[in-house]
Amino acid sequence: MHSQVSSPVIVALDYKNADQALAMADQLDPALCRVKVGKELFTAAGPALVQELVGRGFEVFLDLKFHDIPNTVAGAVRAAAELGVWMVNVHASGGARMMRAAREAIEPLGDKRPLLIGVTVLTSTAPEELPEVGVSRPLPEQVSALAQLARESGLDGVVCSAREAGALKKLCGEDFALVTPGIRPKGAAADDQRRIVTPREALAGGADYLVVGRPITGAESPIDALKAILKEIQ
Ligand SMILES: O=c1ccn([C@@H]2O[C@H](COP(=O)(O)O)[C@@H](O)[C@H]2O)c(=O)[nH]1
Repeated sequence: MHSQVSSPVIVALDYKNADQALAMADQLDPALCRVKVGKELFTAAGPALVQELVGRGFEVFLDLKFHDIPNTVAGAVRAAAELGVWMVNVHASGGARMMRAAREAIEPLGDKRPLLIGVTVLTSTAPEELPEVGVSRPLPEQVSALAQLARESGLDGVVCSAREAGALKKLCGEDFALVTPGIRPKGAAADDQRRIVTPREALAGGADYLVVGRPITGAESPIDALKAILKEIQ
């Protein structure tokens, strides 16, 4: 999908309902950021809210991290594309067959299709937590392996921490999009994130998109917090 927005910032609208999400969107500016709809908001407010945001001029990242059998994920990604979203994602750990099915499902849309992104290792995961889910190799190796699998399966990029961005750019190439949550301006609370990076360091390290939630949505003036981040990365 051709994009109209030059800003790398994607604001995470993690809200309980459509009213709260739209109240926040109204304080933002579609020329200065994109917005992300995740599992909490989509479960509460559904496709109508996504279409409302698209109608208000926002490019929407539908962050539902699909992870299921190939046929189910293909159908879910197709349904997301029909909502007019700019980006949608699946878990890369769902495997090559699943990711290829997702890509094939949106291929008929040509350049109107959304970007299809694979989640590697969540930014809330600390390196020492990987063994508890059965992963014994070091975290950077796990991220690289999943990113490479995503690229070979036809995906447009991955979600990763900006800490891994430099290595992934070398491994997967400049055109492979790196979408990085866990962004925290200097001094901001990490919250439940474990692999955080400042906006400036993230872009310098090779990140293409910065996903920012609470540091913007929890600020006294969200638009000022967004503008401060944009100033930092100018
Ligand atoms: O690895 C991941 C994948 C997705 N997220 C999502 O990004 C935002 C981050 O919000 P903050 O308030 O800035 O922490 C949130 O919606 C997550 O679901 C992620 O953090 N890490």
